Amino acid sequence: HNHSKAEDDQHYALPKSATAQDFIAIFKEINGEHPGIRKAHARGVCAVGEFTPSTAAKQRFTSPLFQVDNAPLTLRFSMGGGNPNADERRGARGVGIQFELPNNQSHTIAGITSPVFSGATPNHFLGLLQWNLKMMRGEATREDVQKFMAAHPSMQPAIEWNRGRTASAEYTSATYYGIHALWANTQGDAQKFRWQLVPQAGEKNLTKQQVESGPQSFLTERLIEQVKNDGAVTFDWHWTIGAADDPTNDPSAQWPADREQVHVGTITVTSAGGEACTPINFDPVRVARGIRPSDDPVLPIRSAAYAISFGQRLSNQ
Ligand code: HEM
Repeated sequence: HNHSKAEDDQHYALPKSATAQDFIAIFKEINGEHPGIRKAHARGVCAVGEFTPSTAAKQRFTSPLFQVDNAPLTLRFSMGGGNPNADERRGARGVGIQFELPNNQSHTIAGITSPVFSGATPNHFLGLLQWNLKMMRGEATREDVQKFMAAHPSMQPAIEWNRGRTASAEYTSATYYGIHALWANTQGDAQKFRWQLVPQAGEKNLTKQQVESGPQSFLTERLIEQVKNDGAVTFDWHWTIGAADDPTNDPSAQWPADREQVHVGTITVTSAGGEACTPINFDPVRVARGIRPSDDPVLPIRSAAYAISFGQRLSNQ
């Protein structure tokens, strides 16, 4: 029967709170128990590489991240979601990178192949996961999930961005986005920025036919083959500098397209496979000196959830 708008608003309301524990619990309910494996981005591959900062970044930002000629990198490319056997023909891809800096410092980033998060707050994402779980259990329909998203405007940009877009053909043919705003120190005032990692060889997405009838697993094989054949794969790292009025607390909305871009360096993947990334927690709040997180409400929840997942997988839970 037809519900009134008020009844619908109530029915599709956001959860009132969202803790890191809530996320770990619901990832396990959706994906099942996989001891020793990441509770999100379960499927992936380690890689190693090198960062070369640009002169522009060295001159503009004071962080030790840029005051080196080169920095060794440990990376992990991954599939979004907590399914270790995820079908690679669909879905977001992710990358985690740890930069090794002098004096035992490091810098960590983790981004995905979408410029926007599916909602302004952790509560939006938890609500989405809750409706998906209900649908999996036969307690809700796909229409309920869509109505939940429609009831929350900040979930629209991510839906829009994904519309008609197929997943990337390779881990190295996608642009990755840090999504959140962070702050970087300069000689003057700190500046807000959001980053993108752009493949030098260009973006390449799967054809509709590959999505329908191609292999389900190809990303890891392809990456290993690529670095073996080509020797290396390089990305350009760009930072978009926010203007005074651009919000730092909303990961669901991009800043206007005309904002200044700084090419801060290149990130080169030199080998793939192995276990170098296994002992790393790609927590995006663990940043080098001279850089600091913003007031984005998703960042602290991420940090806490990654710590729980990290502790559990290292102790085979
Ligand atoms: C409330 C929001 C989020 C929660 C609760 C969450 C939770 C998690 C958890 C539990 C892990 C596994 C960590 C580990 O075991 O080491 C993970 C991995 C990851 N997440 Fe998130 N995440 C959130 C948002 C995001 C966003 C916004 C991005 C992209 C900007 C992102 C990108 C990644 C990537 C790339 C990985 C894989 C890191 C690796 O390879 O070890 N996540 N996430």
